[in-house]
Amino acid sequence: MKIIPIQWKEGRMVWIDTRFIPWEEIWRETTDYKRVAKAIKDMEIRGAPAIGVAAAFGMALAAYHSTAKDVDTLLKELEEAKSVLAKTRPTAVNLFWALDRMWEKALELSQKGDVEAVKEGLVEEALSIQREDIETNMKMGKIGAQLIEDGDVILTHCNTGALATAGYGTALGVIRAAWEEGKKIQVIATETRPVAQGARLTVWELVKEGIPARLISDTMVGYLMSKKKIDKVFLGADRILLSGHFANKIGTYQIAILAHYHKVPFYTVAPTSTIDPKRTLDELIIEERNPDEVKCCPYPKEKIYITVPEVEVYNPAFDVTPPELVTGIVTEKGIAYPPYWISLRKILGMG
Ligand SMILES: CSC[C@@H](O)[C@@H](O)C(=O)COP(=O)(O)O
Repeated sequence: MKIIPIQWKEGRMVWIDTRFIPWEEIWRETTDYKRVAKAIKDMEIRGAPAIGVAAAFGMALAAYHSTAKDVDTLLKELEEAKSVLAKTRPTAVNLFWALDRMWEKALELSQKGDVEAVKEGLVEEALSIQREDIETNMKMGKIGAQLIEDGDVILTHCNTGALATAGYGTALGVIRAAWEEGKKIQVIATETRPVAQGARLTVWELVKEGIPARLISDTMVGYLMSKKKIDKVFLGADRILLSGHFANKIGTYQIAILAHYHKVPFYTVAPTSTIDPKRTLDELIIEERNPDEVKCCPYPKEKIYITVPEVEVYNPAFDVTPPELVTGIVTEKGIAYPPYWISLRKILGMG
């Protein structure tokens, strides 16, 4: 399926609003980086690499539409845009990675004092981030597909496909690559409550692609594993620490525990831009989202409560899986195996 969920069109950012999938395919556009920030915060755009690409285009919009006459004024405006975009979602590192990369580029380009050169250079840089993400996904797809055998039944969680990236997918990219190689696989997608990225987005992508898929509720994983109906787990990551701990969509941790208990290989797939060499476990921020996500159906046009509206809820959007539960981490630079504190450093070229 060729979907490029976020696009740059002559000074506008255009994106598909994933909150409305599968009911409607609504494309939106803006020239304002603040609108991009809102789209990330409200999860019109979601998935770690997609958030990074959108943030990069947000910075490009801030530059492109600036009326600054000198580079110092332009840099001040860009610093403000970076700060607004950084306040949207705290867990996925790709957001901060992309913002830092755009900021570094702005500083480098501003040395010559040419405002137009900074503006053009930042649009180019955002387009490079988008292009590289697709290339990286395709590389991970090829590498990860080697782990998949003909006939495998693969469990995946959340949405890690074209809609979560610049256009191919991380874990779903691996599944897509195996399918494109002609392997007769089947996918089991968890619903992924509360926002139902699995039921809404992953199933939408798999059906469009013609990859055999079954949807299950999040509560069915243990039963299916106990009946030996799942051969492997492939899912994504929002932030991978050098220790091998990784944050991903809420529910990942319990799948990892079940996989470990039932001896089902458990892989996470992520570009090296998702590896955070700076943070430790204590510094990891788990986003808490609006309680209504848990209390209501994930239908954006109407608030339908599935519980008593005044009940109190917990709504952490991510959890952390420890390295001892992870069989391997697939990146575009190869597969990291335990001990991760050595293999991930090697993959990042840290010696
Ligand atoms: C390629 S996407 C990897 C992760 O970003 C994905 O698994 C996930 O947790 C997305 O969470 P979301 O809250 O939908 O942004």
